[in-house]
Amino acid sequence: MTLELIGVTVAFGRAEARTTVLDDLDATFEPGRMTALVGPSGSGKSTLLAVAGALLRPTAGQVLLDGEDLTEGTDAQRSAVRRERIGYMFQSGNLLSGLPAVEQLLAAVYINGKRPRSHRSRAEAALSEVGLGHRLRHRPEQLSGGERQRVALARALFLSPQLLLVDEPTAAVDRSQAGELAELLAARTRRDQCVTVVATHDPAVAEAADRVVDMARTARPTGPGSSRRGS
Ligand SMILES: Nc1ncnc2c1ncn2[C@@H]1O[C@H](COP(=O)(O)OP(=O)(O)OP(=O)(O)O)[C@@H](O)[C@H]1O
Repeated sequence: MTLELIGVTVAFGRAEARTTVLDDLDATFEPGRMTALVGPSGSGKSTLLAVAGALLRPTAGQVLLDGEDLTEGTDAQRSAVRRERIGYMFQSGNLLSGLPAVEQLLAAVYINGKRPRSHRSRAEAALSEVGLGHRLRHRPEQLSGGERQRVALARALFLSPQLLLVDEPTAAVDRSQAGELAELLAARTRRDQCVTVVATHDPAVAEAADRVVDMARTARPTGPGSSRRGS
């Protein structure tokens, strides 16, 4: 699966309050490659993830998954694409409180309307693969920040998404955990041949990525309170 953004513009607000966050952006993301989106706060990294993940319709432009334009689908079609083809991993891990690690993965299966019984051993194997075989029944509050992030990664990958969108995966972990998590993301991207796009401020993530896109140069935000940046 290839992700292509063509002429993507995202603007918020109207008239003098209008802020253009992404301005006629073109970008292609290939399978098996991890791209790090870097750039200052407010440069549009999370906005790009939201557009790519069919969570936000752009003001203009196309978002193509293998040539199919996501922006044209109905809300129901976009939500089916989100469920079936896209994995998300967010800053805090966004785990469901009180739920054991293995159930966090199975909850994703429930949401897809499948019966979790046959998936339990696969969920346990997925957690073992991220080094959490000894933490299967631990709840989020019993796990370290790095362990929570690894549960979130295993969960995001559990349904074999073609597109993996990750926002600040290392924000809540220490340096050595950040390096390990970044390497794990890169390794799984290669193994599963998914398209991975990671918004990050962390040099360890940028280092592990196959490509780094500087949003300050790419997105050129304009509008109230921001100056035109980049070259
Ligand atoms: N719904 C919205 N309405 C108005 N402005 C918005 C909205 N969502 C985002 N913005 C603005 O768009 C800009 C880009 O935000 P975005 O979250 O994409 O930046 P970012 O690069 O991910 O920042 P950070 O590194 O702080 O997470 C910001 O100036 C933000 O205020």
